Amino acid sequence: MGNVIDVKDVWLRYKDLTVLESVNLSIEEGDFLGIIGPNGGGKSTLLKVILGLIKPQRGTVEVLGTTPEKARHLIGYVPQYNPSSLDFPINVREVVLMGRMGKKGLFQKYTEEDHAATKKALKTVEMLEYSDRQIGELSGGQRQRVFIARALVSEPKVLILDEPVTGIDTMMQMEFYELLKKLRSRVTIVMVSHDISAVSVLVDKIACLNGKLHYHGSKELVPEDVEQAYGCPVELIAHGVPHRVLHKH
Ligand SMILES: Nc1ncnc2c1ncn2[C@@H]1O[C@H](COP(=O)(O)OP(=O)(O)OP(=O)(O)O)[C@@H](O)[C@H]1O
Repeated sequence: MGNVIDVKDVWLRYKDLTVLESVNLSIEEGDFLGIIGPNGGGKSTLLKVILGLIKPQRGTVEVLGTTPEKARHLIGYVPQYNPSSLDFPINVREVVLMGRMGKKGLFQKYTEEDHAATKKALKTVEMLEYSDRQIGELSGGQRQRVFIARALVSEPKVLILDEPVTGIDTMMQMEFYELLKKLRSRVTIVMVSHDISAVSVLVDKIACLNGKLHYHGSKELVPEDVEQAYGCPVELIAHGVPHRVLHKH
């Protein structure tokens, strides 16, 4: 299997703050990668570099063998949950249709094919019956499902999620994670998350980022020094539950 994303020696500075320092990261087709790290560690910045939204001062990023800008229609992006981001009248179907724009261009008319793809994406996320509802009327978890549908509607090769469940209640989070489990066989997934338990259950590879990339590889092999740097037991990353808690008595 080939690499979907190749980040090579990327350095990123905001004014005098160095946020990414010589980051090298290869993401293979079929990976479900969890990116973890402390607040301000550069996780969202790295995603923006991969999406081509910001340019690094040094280094290169390739997405499917080309530049992030040229590959944009092949990337599905689900941003952090923002409760006020859609406080204007737009229904669920229209939000998902917007995801077709990258593929066809901004001012093209939507075709039968676009509508069929929209239906299929809404079905995948089990939100088809909400097609005519205003997005502003939905719960946080339902909105994020719609955003996944919007990301999937262009049939991307990679799905990038930035803390997708922050601000969503626990039940809805569980449902959302079940949906990701279903999607993992269909698309390469990269997810930034602080929810270590969920990450450990869902992903197969971990990247630990704190300015530098401390570790990238199997979640079972995260080195002990990450525990000190991240304040997060490596057993929690590997198994979802700290070993020493499991064997307390
Ligand atoms: N546009 C910007 N201009 C200046 N500084 C920025 C900008 N965006 C982010 N930063 C700073 O860069 C650092 C890394 O931010 P980033 O959002 O990438 O971290 P993060 O790992 O995603 O953090 P969190 O876990 O808190 O979401 C932070 O110190 C942040 O304040």
